[in-house]
Amino acid sequence: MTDAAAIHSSEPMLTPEPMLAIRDLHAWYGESHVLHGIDLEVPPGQVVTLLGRNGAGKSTTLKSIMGIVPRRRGSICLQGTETIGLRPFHIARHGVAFCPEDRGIYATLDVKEHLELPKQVDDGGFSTEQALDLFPNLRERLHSPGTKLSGGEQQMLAIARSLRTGAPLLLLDEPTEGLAPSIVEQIGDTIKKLKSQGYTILLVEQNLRFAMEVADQFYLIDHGQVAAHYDRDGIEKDIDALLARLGV
Ligand SMILES: Nc1ncnc2c1ncn2[C@@H]1O[C@H](COP(=O)(O)OP(=O)(O)OP(=O)(O)O)[C@@H](O)[C@H]1O
Repeated sequence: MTDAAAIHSSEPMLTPEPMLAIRDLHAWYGESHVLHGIDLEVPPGQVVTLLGRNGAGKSTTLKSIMGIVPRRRGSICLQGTETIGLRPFHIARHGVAFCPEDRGIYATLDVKEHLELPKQVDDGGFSTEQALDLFPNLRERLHSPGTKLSGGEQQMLAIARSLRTGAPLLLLDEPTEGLAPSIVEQIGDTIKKLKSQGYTILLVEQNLRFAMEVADQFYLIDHGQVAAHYDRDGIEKDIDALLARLGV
């Protein structure tokens, strides 16, 4: 296993106050111990990606940040505030929004209603109009029930809904899963646009090519631990070893 503390780059990295800092995070589902001491940091304004095989613990890491895993231990600081003991609603108020892997879109609500649902947790949340400007496809489907949307439209709606909250940190769980290449490209362009607007994004992604397009840093998760940590140069240099570890 690689030294997780050593980033694989010759360039020294800037270390601003992290937007998110996770230390020694453990998580359990019942008796099943699935995270075994995750350590990671997400600097403000960066896109950071969690890579790893199925079942490695990537989604559980995002769910632990949101407080929706049954039992967890360790430290999760959001903008300097410890949140490990807080309930999900209070965690969200510390400026984090979550787009789950299943996208969390409801059959009984249309696009407009989904966009009107979120509570603002911070100043600067997108208005419904701004969200529709970002995703013009959704404007055409404004009165369509959520489950009548395509997979790509559902993903756009999940991201648009999270932007309504004003949270500066977005957690995106496999946003490209099952989507056509042209939609994947649109999602990638959106992530780059949000980054240019100052958003911080923690992304779980199986699509390594997509991750390398959008991310600044990469954590390889294996058996509930950080097995390696790369910046953009580091991942290029180590790509063959990484592909072998991902089993692709
Ligand atoms: N609700 C749950 N109850 C029990 N075990 C779970 C639950 N969710 C996940 N697990 C288990 O926890 C481990 C980590 O799962 P997790 O979903 O975090 O993996 P992942 O890296 O996101 O992979 P995937 O891409 O398959 O979702 C796996 O062994 C998985 O089977």
